[in-house]
Amino acid sequence: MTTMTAEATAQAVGLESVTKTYGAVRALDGITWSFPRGGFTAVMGPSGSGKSTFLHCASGLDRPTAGTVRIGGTDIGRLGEARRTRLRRERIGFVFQAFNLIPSMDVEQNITLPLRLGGIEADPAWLREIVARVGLADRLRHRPSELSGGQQQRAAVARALVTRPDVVFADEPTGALDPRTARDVLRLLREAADLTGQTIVLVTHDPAAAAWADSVLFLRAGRIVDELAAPSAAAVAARWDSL
Ligand SMILES: Nc1ncnc2c1ncn2[C@@H]1O[C@H](COP(=O)(O)OP(=O)(O)OP(=O)(O)O)[C@@H](O)[C@H]1O
Repeated sequence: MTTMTAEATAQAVGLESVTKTYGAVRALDGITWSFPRGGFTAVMGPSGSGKSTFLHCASGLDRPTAGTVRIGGTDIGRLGEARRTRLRRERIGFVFQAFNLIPSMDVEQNITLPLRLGGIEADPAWLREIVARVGLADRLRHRPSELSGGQQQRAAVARALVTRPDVVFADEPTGALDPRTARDVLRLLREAADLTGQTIVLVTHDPAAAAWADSVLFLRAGRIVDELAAPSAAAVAARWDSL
């Protein structure tokens, strides 16, 4: 039996001395950070600072070269590939810039795909709630190609939430959207933290997007060099300029 410390159970995701190297490149250089449950954190940094690598390692999509990643107190480095995949599917939701919906499936099939992959029946009441939240109740039989970019991303957010994950990792989810549509998607992520206690980790280049978070981490050369709590877009932009 594993005994979890109070800190491990209060944190949704914890990184301890996480390093990732590609040959001579240190994409992550000894990162230690704890994401609290139900918190919304934005991750910013210049191109090449390690944001995507950070997201991939923190979410179990990739393995660090050294260090420990815990998701809900579980050291995922100790899990075999199959158990890691299952933990990812059950406890983590992903939203990517390119939406990544399956073109041949309709909206409902796309949204419920993570459940079907896990052999789980959709809970009709929960499905109705998230479909209503993302405003796609009248689009469930449409294919992704019949939706606007904003609608596609809202479907992707619903797909990320359908398993009631502990953590949602979003990698530039508003990068392909206009500012108004981007706000709709950011509001959904904010609601996921506020209404259902999901932990949100958002990688973004956009100070206005980062301002939806509770705090912003700044990465440079694979290290966390700053944190800004209760961010405004102006404060984020100013901090960014001083990086
Ligand atoms: N698969 C890989 N093979 C080799 N080097 C890599 C690989 N992935 C990332 N890197 C290097 O690691 C460093 C961090 O890359 P990463 O993609 O994490 O940065 P980023 O902050 O997400 O950048 P961007 O904002 O441009 O997407 C860069 O120097 C990059 O060239």
